[in-house]
Amino acid sequence: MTGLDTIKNIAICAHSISANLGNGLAKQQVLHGVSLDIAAGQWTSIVGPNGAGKSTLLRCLAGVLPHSGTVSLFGQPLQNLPNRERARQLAWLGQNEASADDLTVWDVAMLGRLPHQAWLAPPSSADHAAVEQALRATQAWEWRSRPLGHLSGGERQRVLLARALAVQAQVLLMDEPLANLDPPHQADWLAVVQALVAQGSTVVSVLHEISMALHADRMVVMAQGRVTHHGASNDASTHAAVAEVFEHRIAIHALAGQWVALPIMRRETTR
Ligand SMILES: Nc1ncnc2c1ncn2[C@@H]1O[C@H](COP(=O)(O)OP(=O)(O)OP(=O)(O)O)[C@@H](O)[C@H]1O
Repeated sequence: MTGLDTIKNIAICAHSISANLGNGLAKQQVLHGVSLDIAAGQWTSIVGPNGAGKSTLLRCLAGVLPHSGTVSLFGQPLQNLPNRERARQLAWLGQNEASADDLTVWDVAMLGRLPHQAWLAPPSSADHAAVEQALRATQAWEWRSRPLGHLSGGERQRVLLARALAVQAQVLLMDEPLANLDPPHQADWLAVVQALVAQGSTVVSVLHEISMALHADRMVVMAQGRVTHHGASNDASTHAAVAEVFEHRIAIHALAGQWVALPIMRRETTR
């Protein structure tokens, strides 16, 4: 039960999603019949241990990985949406994304506007405005003339986030968006997400930083290719589910008005 009762409150509805990865003998089932409703206008974080299937699920929700079962976006099956329409409604920031290193930061961010542009038409003033807004939001504006390949890992991640923001989609899916970001820029990312949600956007993020994930409205907890819990981030049952999938190697505490997850050291056994 997700507590989401009407279709207009649901941005993404995933029903019975199963996915296999690998080839031949190495092929393995990675998702086992996952069903999930993602609340519209809220931020949902997906958490779980390494190999739980978080990225695979996010790729299925984005429609970029073959799977069985159905994924609907605002009530429309994804496979019925023309690619451009889907790309306008659903922005994607993947993990370790490849992007042309020779392109300037400006051009990389402008790639986010492709779903809005007519074939071979030059970018419109709306495209320019969206790209500038996105680059400023991620503090990447100063580098707009630099080639992407000349940036550090964290700087590059901020440009790729800008590209996703420039789409101005209703739904934004992000896989480990905090990778390489220093703590101040993690806080800036949090502010960007909170502003998007305040404007009515839907955000879904896979996060390893559990303290950051706890800022989300809702959390999806995964283990071994299944969702073990889906609930409000400030709910004790959600905290218990998170601790459970991490084998009680983390503890969630209230600190200075927010939830913080602390790793627990393994206790040495003495004989
Ligand atoms: N190309 C592949 N071929 C075969 N198995 C794969 C492939 N990619 C991933 N897997 C396996 O699928 C499972 C789920 O991977 P996935 O990347 O979805 O997990 P995750 O929860 O995002 O993990 P992490 O937290 O480590 O990023 C893992 O057991 C992984 O080994």
